[in-house]
Amino acid sequence: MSSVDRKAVIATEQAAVNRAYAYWERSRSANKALTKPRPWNQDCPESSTPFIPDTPPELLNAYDDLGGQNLVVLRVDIKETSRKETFYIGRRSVKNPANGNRVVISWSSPLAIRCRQASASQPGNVLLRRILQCKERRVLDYRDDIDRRSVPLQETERKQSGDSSFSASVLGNFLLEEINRGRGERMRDIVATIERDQLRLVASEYKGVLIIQGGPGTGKTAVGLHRVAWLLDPENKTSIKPSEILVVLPHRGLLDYVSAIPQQLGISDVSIKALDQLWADEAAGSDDELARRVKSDERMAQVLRRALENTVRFHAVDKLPNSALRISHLDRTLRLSHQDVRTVLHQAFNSPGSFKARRAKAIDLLLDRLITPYVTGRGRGRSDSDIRTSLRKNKAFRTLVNRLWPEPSAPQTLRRLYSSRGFLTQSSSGLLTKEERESLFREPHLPLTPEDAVCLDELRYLIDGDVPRRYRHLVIDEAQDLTPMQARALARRCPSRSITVLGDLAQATGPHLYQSWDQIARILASGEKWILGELKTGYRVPREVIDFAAPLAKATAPKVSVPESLRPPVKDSVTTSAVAPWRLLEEAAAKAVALAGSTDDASRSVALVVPDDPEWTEETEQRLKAARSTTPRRTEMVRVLPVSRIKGMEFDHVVVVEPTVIADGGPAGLNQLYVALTRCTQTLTVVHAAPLPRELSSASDIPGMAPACDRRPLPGPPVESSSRASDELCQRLINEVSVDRQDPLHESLRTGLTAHLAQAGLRPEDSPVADIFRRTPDGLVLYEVLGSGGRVYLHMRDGAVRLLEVAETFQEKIHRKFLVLAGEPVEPWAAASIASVFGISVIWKRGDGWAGHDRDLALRE
Ligand SMILES: Nc1ncnc2c1ncn2[C@@H]1O[C@H](COP(=O)(O)OP(=O)(O)OP(=O)(O)O)[C@@H](O)[C@H]1O
Repeated sequence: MSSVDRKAVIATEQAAVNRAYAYWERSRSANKALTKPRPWNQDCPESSTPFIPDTPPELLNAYDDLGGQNLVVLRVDIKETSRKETFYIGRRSVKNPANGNRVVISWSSPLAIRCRQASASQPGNVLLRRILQCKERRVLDYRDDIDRRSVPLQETERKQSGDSSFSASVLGNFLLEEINRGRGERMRDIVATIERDQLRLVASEYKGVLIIQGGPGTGKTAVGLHRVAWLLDPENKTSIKPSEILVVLPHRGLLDYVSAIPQQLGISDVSIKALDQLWADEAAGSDDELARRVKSDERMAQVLRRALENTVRFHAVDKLPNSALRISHLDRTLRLSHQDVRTVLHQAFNSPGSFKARRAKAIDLLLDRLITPYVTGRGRGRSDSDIRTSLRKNKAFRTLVNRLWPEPSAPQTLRRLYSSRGFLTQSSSGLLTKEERESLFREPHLPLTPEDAVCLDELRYLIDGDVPRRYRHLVIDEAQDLTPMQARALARRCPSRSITVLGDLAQATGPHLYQSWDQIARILASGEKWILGELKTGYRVPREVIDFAAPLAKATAPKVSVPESLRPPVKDSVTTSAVAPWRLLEEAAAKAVALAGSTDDASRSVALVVPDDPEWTEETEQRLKAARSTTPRRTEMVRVLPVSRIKGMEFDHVVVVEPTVIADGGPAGLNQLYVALTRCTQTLTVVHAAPLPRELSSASDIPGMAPACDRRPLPGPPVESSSRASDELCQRLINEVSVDRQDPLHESLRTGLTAHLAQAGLRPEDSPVADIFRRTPDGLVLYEVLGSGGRVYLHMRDGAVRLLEVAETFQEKIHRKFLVLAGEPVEPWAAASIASVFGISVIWKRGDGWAGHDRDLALRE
């Protein structure tokens, strides 16, 4: 087609888009006039009937704004019997107010979905499908991916057979442009470029639990949010209202990131919450790893049930007086025997219903037996119920009931369970191991933890069938991190079991790591059937980055496939950079700042991802501040984030600091690292001082990846040495010491400790190889000071090796050796390991003084 023809087509489409906007704007102002001044339940005069009369009121404000997105995305011509019809597909449904004809149909309506599911090889009744590339209301370009207007059908089919990839043939460059756009602060909807496999899941009519497994960047979050819009589209006749849907995201940062999408999709009044917000109010404490795992395990539900039921005191019946209860009531003496009480307790206890309902049943049955003398010879009637009412209030009766069947609250039950070893054993024998049981034991006054809050949710349900709020549909994102107890709590909120579950087993970082979806799906579906869908195309992460990270996924979740990236290869999209420990953060900050400054696009984003400890974040922030002062341009777009807060997020450039520390951070360390490495849309930079984890060590084989540099390429002057160590080793140590002494943190520690020792009269000295040493009658005491990053085990291990080498350079007896840190070791076990493996004690700065097991030996004669 000539460029003149093309221009003519664009002009025609522009006119259609202008018309659509004009009608849409009239709808908006009419709806505004209708909704704003008057509440909806008032009668509306004829003249202000909305242009879209069948739109439910809660959706009307959705017409307000498109959040910067374009209204129209596609034109479709279809052939209905002999009639040809042209319509447009867009983000909202728009009608011509004059005749009620539809001008734009919503992308989520059944007709739009059908047209988009058509392919060139199976076009159905689609004659023309024209993708419009628009910038808001301006048509920039178009592409016809189905065009049978002049070609006989059979020929079209032959020409285009085998075309099953929507992306390759349909969206082509439009999609690539879209996924290449900078990732700013907010995620955008994907209405214009949604792909067929995604759309199939968005518009799935399956009513039960639908699990959607997909690797990083395959569009799971996007699919979940678009599914909400589909469920709410009145044309899909689900009859679900926005207030009946709950979307659960893994953390609050992601809430913020997706916050623009509901507006773009025209959704309002849907609850979107971070998982922890569901139980936030009650949790102030924290658990150790084992307690966390036990409390969130499915077995805990049984432990809680037993704990609650163990409060019913069957054994107390035997301790009651001869006649279990004797009451003088009006002119009679009413009695309950032991056998009466026992039978009633068992009958009520074994009946269905909540704990409270069963207790109420026990009371009713006791009353039945108690009033038998009144009933005999007389029909039951009003007076019968009067007697029951007065007996209920009888003090002796109430005391008996409370003694046998107390009514504890959920927190009382939980605290009692945790604070009594006997009760714990009684409630968990055969369910938990001794060690697991012991991990639950604690003082009753300690604050409740996040896992306890979920246990309370379970207990409240057991006690009185209470559920905070029920929904008709749930969308759960990053569901691989749900604990079994959380899954139970969520299932209770959705009695219809209509749940969209999105996740990736390879990205699991919760306390329970699942090899398949079976357990979570079984709990959410409560025994009903569930189905699994898969997304395999990656829209975020460049191919080289996925290849680099893939061994981590293969190691932890071998059955799960990693995405096929849609992005063409980008040169140098992965760089690893090995640096000396004391240069680690400075180097990482400098790289992040350089990446931020390398683009003029203000919507680009850079993340500096650090291991999950506040000190890493603080120290990195400081380095970033220093780097910013020298390169202020655009560096405000760099964010420092601990690795636990990046789930579901994405950035254009990502710098990951010290992957080995992330990988060593507990049983889910490798998965956590996989998440960190798969956040970028453009480049990934890995900066490390410790060797890379084994799974990534073949990284340098990846074509296009910048090579790693030597760990310590430090030049230095030759020295004379009379030690047992080789000259080369001495030289190396001297070089390292001189580099260490350029680190301000190192120096402030070294001078601080020297001053302390001097004040204590211990005569500290330094040498070209040792940071500090002093002589004692028993031999030399050596101190190796570790500066920035030194609190992490891997760096401590390096420091310990160096200290052994330093000791080797002295020709004197060594009495003791100490590592000196700026603060407590990050890993709680690190000091003990260094002591047992290397025979080196660890001390660290705490406030104005020093701490550590052998602190006194380090600081006195
Ligand atoms: N069809 C599409 N067209 C354009 N962009 C898309 C498409 N599908 C997904 N994307 C984009 O790809 C990025 C990743 O999507 P999303 O965050 O939903 O993936 P995810 O599977 O949830 O990833 P993760 O598992 O890493 O959290 C988003 O920016 C999203 O807008």
